[in-house]
Amino acid sequence: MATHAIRTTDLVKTYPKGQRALDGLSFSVGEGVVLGLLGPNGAGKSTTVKILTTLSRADSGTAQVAGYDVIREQDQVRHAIGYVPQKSSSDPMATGIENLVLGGRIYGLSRTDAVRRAAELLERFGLTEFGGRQVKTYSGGMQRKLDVALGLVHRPQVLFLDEPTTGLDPEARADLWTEVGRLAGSEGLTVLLTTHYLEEADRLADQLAIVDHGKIVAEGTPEGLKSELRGDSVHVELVDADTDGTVRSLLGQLPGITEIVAEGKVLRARVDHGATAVPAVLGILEDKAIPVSAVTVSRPSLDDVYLNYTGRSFQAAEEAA
Ligand SMILES: Nc1ncnc2c1ncn2[C@@H]1O[C@H](COP(=O)(O)OP(=O)(O)OP(=O)(O)O)[C@@H](O)[C@H]1O
Repeated sequence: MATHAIRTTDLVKTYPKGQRALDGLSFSVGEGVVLGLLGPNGAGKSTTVKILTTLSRADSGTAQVAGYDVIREQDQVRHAIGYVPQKSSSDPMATGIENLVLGGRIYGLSRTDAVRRAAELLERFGLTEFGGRQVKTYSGGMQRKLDVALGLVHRPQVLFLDEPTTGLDPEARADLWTEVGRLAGSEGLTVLLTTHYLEEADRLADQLAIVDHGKIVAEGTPEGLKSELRGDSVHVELVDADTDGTVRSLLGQLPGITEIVAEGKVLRARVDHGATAVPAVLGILEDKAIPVSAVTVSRPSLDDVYLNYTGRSFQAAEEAA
């Protein structure tokens, strides 16, 4: 097995209508790591996953998964990986066991081995008592767990999860996070998961690669990326949007306040010290009779990291997509 479970160099992909989905995307992941590919809708995450799982080809650049080249060694790559697409690939009319046994048989397991593996995986994901039921009767969270189990049938070295918790309720989401964390921790599996949930990236990923417009703009651990940002974040929510930029320029006059970004009624800024900045912010706005709904101070979040590297908030990027 290679030192890097996944490595991409300068991947470029332009779709037929001229949409450049990847624009020189490079990153690498070590073995046994959960890598979060975080980016707003349309950033190029799914395209990256499709290239790494051999479902699509880059126009240029190279990629290796489990030490195999995704173009020249497609078969080896396919055997080394598990892929859980955004849309479930299980048969809703079949039972959980039937789906898993079929999955095993497709990968060449004997019937006995496929049945044994199915039982193991159902147990692993707490689905044993539901194994005999049709998948259409499963809750969203159970279906998703079965999807992940299907991706693991052939004991892959690298598992790709494309937006694994989209559409799940918070409880099912947290449950799946626990499962994925356990997989990587106890079984040495490398996991690449794409997500547009900041919280998911923060909670689940050992390493993060932030994707914006088809490029990686920042890489590191969630904590490392946040701690690179000095000071605190201040969010000021106004009663009326700062349409003419008055509030923005007023805040800009205060010492120790930088990176002021206005989005509708919300202004976000970085300050050296939150405790001293808040009275100063409120004071200057009160002087000018500008009504404020709320002011909050927090340690930098991944949203601030994203803002720092791309110049816009994650939510604004999602809305623009
Ligand atoms: N088959 C396609 N044909 C044309 N354009 C495409 C195709 N697939 C993706 N795109 C475009 O390429 C860009 C990157 O898409 P991609 O699906 O990789 O992004 P993403 O980060 O995975 O977003 P999402 O979370 O919405 O899947 C987007 O602008 C998208 O509209």
